[in-house]
Amino acid sequence: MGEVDPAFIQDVEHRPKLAAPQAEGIPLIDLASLTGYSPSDGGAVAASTAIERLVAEIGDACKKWGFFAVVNHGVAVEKRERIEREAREFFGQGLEEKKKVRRDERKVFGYYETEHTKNVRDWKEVFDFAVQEPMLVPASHEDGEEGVTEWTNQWPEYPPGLREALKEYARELEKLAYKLMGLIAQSLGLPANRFDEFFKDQTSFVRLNHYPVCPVPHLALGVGRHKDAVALTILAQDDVGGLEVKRKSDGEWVLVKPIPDSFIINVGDIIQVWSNKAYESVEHRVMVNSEKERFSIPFFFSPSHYTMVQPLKELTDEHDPPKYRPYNWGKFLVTRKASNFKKLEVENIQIHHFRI
Ligand SMILES: O=C(O)CCC(=O)C(=O)O
Ligand SMILES: [Fe+2]
Repeated sequence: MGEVDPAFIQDVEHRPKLAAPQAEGIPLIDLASLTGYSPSDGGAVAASTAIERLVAEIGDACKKWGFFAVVNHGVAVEKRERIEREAREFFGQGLEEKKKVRRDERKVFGYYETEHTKNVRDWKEVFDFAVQEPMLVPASHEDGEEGVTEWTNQWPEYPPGLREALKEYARELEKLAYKLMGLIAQSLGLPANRFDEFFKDQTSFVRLNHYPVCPVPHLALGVGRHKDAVALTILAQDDVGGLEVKRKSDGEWVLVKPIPDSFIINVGDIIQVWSNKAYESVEHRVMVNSEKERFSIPFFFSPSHYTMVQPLKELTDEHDPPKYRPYNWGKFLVTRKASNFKKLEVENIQIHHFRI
């Protein structure tokens, strides 16, 4: 392995098995009956039995897996193909070009090639951008400091169509995100629009992931094991495969097989807290491969910075008391971003720090 930087090498117990078991995979859910569904009307359409069935399926998938795939989701395939083409063009440039829009402590969106997950370097490069611009966030992660600041996007000169393609894609994905949150709310016995208020000044962002060919796929990972801190993730992956999910039933890592024109949905930490752990955010990681590069695009649906994330009152009572203390999402986000630029001795901020 001579020239591979040791920063990429996973500890033995976290290395991937390249021939992962072809065991039972995540549920596949058909959203065809969602046409015309709008959570903002409180789920009035949800009277139909087709929607009731869908709600039950989603609830089941959230409980058992924390992950599921969806088809017939209503996002036009051309919009997705367009952004996939633009992403290839962008990452196909030389490092010097890409570094012109490199992310740093002050400009937190843009290109980045040295991300670490749990202090091991990921075999990937990324481009991040905010869905709602400017993104409002706390100016400081310190408690008691009230100031708010704005985070803005950086756009490369090339490819010239990237910006428009990404914005158009984000608008589509946002609609899907609201629908999914509506179904998830209903599956918890809540009105379909229960979560909408939290996303008024959303801090959602989209990431373009590029996993180059890797000479040591048995030692490194594209993304090390982690849970998503956000509310909900909607991921587009190409046909190469590599995403693995830790199956709740037995702790096995199982491959999420690519299905054309599907999205992978996963419950993030915030839904885990809102639902008082009825649904859990599940660990996942990405394998790389020595023959093919891989691209993926997660949309991280995240609430307004001033949201106090806590178990919903409707879902707690004296028999089922809150399992988490409230935490401020903006402060959490800013703390995370700041720690991205340091190699930490201590663990990154996590929701279990707020466990009661
Ligand atoms: O590329 C993938 O399949 C997943 C990426 C991921 O988990 C992340 O960026 O949080
Ligand atoms: Fe993730």
